[in-house]
Amino acid sequence: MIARVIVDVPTNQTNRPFDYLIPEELTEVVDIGMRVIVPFGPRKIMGYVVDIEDKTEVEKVKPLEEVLDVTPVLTPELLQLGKWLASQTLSFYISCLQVMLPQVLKAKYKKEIWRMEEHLPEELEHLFQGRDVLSNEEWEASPYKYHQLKKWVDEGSLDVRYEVKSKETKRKITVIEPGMDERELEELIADIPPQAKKQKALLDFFIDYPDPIPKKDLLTQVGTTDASLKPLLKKGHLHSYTQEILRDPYEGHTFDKTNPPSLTTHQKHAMDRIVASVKEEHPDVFLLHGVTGSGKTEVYMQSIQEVLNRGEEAIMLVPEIALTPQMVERFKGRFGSKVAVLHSALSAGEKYDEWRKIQRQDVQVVVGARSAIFAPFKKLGLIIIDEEHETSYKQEDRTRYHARDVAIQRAANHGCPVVLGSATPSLESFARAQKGNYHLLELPERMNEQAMPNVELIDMRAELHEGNRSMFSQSLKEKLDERLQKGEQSVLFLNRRGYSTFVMCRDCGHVVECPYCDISMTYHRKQEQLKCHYCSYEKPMPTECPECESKTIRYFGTGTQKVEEHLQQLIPEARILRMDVDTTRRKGAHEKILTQFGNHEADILLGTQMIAKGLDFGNVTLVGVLAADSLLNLPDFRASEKTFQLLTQVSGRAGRHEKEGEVVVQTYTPDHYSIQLASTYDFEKFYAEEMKYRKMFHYPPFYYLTLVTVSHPNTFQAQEVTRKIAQYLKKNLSETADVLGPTPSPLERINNRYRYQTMIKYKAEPEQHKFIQRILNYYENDMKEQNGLQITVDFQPYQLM
Ligand SMILES: Nc1ncnc2c1ncn2[C@@H]1O[C@H](COP(=O)(O)OP(=O)(O)OP(=O)(O)O)[C@@H](O)[C@H]1O
Ligand SMILES: [Zn+2]
Ligand SMILES: [Zn+2]
Repeated sequence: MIARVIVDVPTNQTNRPFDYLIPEELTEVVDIGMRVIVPFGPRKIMGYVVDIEDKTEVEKVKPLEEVLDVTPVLTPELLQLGKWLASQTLSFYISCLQVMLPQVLKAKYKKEIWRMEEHLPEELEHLFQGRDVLSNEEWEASPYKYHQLKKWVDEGSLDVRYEVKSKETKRKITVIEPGMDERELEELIADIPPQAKKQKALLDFFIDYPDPIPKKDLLTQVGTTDASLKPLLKKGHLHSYTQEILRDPYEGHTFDKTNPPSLTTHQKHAMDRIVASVKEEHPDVFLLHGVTGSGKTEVYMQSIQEVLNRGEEAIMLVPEIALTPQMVERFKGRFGSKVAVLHSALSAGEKYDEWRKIQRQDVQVVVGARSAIFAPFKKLGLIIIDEEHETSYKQEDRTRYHARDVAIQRAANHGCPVVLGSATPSLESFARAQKGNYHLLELPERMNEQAMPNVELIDMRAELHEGNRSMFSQSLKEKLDERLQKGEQSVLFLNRRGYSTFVMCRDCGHVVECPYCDISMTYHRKQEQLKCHYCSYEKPMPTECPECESKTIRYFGTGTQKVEEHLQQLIPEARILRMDVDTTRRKGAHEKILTQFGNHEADILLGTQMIAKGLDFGNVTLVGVLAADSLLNLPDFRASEKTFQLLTQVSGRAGRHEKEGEVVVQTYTPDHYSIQLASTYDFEKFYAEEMKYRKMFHYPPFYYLTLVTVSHPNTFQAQEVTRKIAQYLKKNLSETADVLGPTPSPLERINNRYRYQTMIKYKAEPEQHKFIQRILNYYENDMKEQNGLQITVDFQPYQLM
């Protein structure tokens, strides 16, 4: 038999299956989707079996060395999906297979021989010397051969495992069970000599509790040691075996069981539509548009319940930062042990264990961040993507996939619906819903029947003119004081992205924009120049405002730490908690800050986008946005959309329970439509307005984008290669495609590498992938060196830096 293997060598020449002979003794073992070790040139490397065939064209086919898995780690569907992903993203097939698996399975493996029985045959006991695990090296040094190992494995004495760090990936325990039934046990106890009290007690124990019990627990409960257990095991009165236990990251937490509430009319309507598609096994895509607090999560959960009732499985994606303990609690509370949770705060071992629960079909629901879309379920009945507009669903390195696209592809494979949910859908998704490609479902009302909190817009230009040079407006300060007196809490939001990149007049709020691209120009400190990174238009940094001639024009931005200092000076008695990348670096810090705030150990929570999502505290009655403009003026055509989404999300944090909430938004551009319309929660009007600009400037959803970024330690090299690429694309793509560039990337230098880019805007370019593949092939040799050329291609860029 021949195994076709994708080897772990990500290059163009190796981007195809290689044939290996399956040795006689492994024919029963090797299966499609397993990892194997194969000889490759002088090395031995890892690979995935993607096919098994009877014969090969290859003349001198080498045998594969080893099989790493007992059960396949990739299903046939996932292997197929990997192929699709490779063609979509122009990645290597191996990279696409790797991206679907937990880290532990990709890292360097280590072979180990595990003891599976308390008592091994004499010759093995001699080798193990009481230990539980032998390294492969020790085994190899022993006199035993492969077929003997196999015999012991078959008999259940030993197991062969492949581990990264054995301590971390798996835990095992010894379990004891009685070797006979109750009656026989009683007879035996009668025969035991009276001085063997402890042995008697051990046997006694199983009369009351005949179930298997961990050895450790048994010994403590009976109050004895191994010494009295051993003779009983030896005589076969009791049996011992080894059991793998999966770590539960939520061990020790208890989750109160919740019951589904009866749904409102709107919720019921949405759910009925979803469930109908589940039953018809139809891969419909639904866009569930519901304001914050409208009960979307409840619709997800009850729909999932229907899927489980049918014996099928469900994936629910949430953005990493929304995967809060509160969220996990809701799902665990409803579905108990049927849920696995996958997110980046887990250790590699914990992630692997959660993944194993899915693989072993111990769970039917997975709640997780982006990569959970690859959960190895076999009977998917529903995929849900909450907060579907979040850009974190796009992977930004290596295999640049969007979880939404993968979800739709998997749904087609399984014949199941996809639900995209959001209070502020992405323009792409809403446009598709308008065209009827997606089915629109709406939840227009908040559950608590409260109106959305009132939003006050503060014009920071006016504050300046009145002599207030601080970053806190008079009104915001008063409202913060008021909350302090009433014992209520406030949340202050500061966007730190876009720090110091755009240039704005403090007097009139004018921001310097590219005349051709409708995005703000980026300040490059070194040359004192302003550049548009879409089209490379540039001009010198102005010394006075082109609008009002004020000299207060400068680049913009402040960090959270600075803001905290100012705030403390302004309101010395306030207890402030700061939440940003710096204060949440340690594991558990995020949760700790939220718990402190929830316990009212602070009056003000100051933070970055991290605090925009998922917060649900009844005592928060004021939300302040310090600088709405910092997001609005990112050099990104989605800046208005992001601003609208963020302001809506942030506002949704106030007044979620009985107490009424209030929102203050400080801005230098209070008249901007995204700020205006966010303050009245008018998504549809915002959509209509934003679509006009997208159409006018040829952006998605009217046009598609492709971003090709070139980097090189030498700036001329980077520029020159980008120029050639742009030229080649201009020549080969159709007339209707705009090829923009070469242009310096907004982050012009990272790690001493210079970065240039070419942007393609197009309607339909069926041959685009082919041309770009040719470019990549052409430069392949130059890209081999660590320190040489790098070219990355992003077919649906969200990060334009
Ligand atoms: N049918 C219902 N009956 C009673 N309470 C409900 C119902 N549906 C939802 N709720 C409750 O209303 C609150 C808001 O619902 P939920 O969190 O599902 O809304 P959401 O749209 O997901 O919110 P957000 O987008 O702001 O996170 C929750 O406390 C939830 O338990
Ligand atoms: Zn001005
Ligand atoms: Zn431009």
